[in-house]
Amino acid sequence: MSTAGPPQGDRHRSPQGEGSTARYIDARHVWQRYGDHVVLENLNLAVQEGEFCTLVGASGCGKSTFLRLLLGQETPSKGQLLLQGQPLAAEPDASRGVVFQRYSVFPHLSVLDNVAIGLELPAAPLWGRLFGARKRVAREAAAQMLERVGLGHALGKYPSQLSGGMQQRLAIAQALIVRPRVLLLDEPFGALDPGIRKDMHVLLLELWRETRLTVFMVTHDLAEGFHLGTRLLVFDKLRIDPQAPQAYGARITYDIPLNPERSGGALAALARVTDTPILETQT
Ligand SMILES: Nc1ncnc2c1ncn2[C@@H]1O[C@H](COP(=O)(O)OP(=O)(O)OP(=O)(O)O)[C@@H](O)[C@H]1O
Repeated sequence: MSTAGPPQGDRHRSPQGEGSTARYIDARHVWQRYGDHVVLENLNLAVQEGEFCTLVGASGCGKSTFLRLLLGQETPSKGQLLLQGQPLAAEPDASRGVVFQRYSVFPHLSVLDNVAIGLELPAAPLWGRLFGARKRVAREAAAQMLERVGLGHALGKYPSQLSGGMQQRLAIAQALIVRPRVLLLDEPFGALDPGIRKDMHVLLLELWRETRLTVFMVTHDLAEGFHLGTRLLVFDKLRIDPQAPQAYGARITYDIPLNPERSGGALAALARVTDTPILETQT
């Protein structure tokens, strides 16, 4: 079986990976492999604060893996992930919020508790709950956040009593209550009906404009990726060995600037095509 080293004669180096300024998140020569399975291969990416990156690519090409690396759930096999020039914390912390397609919320907690606990747990790690005035403040903040995402009327309900769209609103409120600087979204609207998705797009863009969060969102819906992002990142393999399909991993093969009216035009100079996808068949 071929071993997956850096591509020979790599003509496709990412312009973002080297030499660009104002890097907020910086992925430098990142590899991720599980045993013999190379999932990400020499991935380079520089992202400015406040960008809205949408991640697309074939199923299994490593988009969620990259989100897990950004979250700190996993560390790269090789290479570096930097946040403002410092290595990313090796485990999830409040600087990064995450919303998955499903099951992000606690089923046994009310809507209000699901969000308030995000403030209570870090402040009272021993008991998990606050008391008195501090508890009131946390619950008021949670209620305000829930109002903001359109769940102000459902504070006492439980997740099982909510529709899919409402559950994702709750998951977003839960992620945002701790004021993360980076929001990671793994197909957050994949299970929702088209009409509800549109409402969620409006909400997400409003929240992004208000918070100026840096967003990474995986989606299988290309139209959604083009509509929401200020930058579309396409994950793909540059080379494939039919005899050893797991020998080579994906990287970002296209990096397309989008919606310049939202990104203030700053991206035009930064984002451009990175790596031309050329399939190299190895025998
Ligand atoms: N912890 C792990 N151990 C072994 N293999 C893993 C692990 N995590 C992911 N993989 C493998 O890595 C590959 C990439 O998975 P990943 O979920 O990142 O892809 P994806 O692009 O997000 O796919 P999809 O679009 O279908 O969600 C898959 O083949 C998966 O089986």
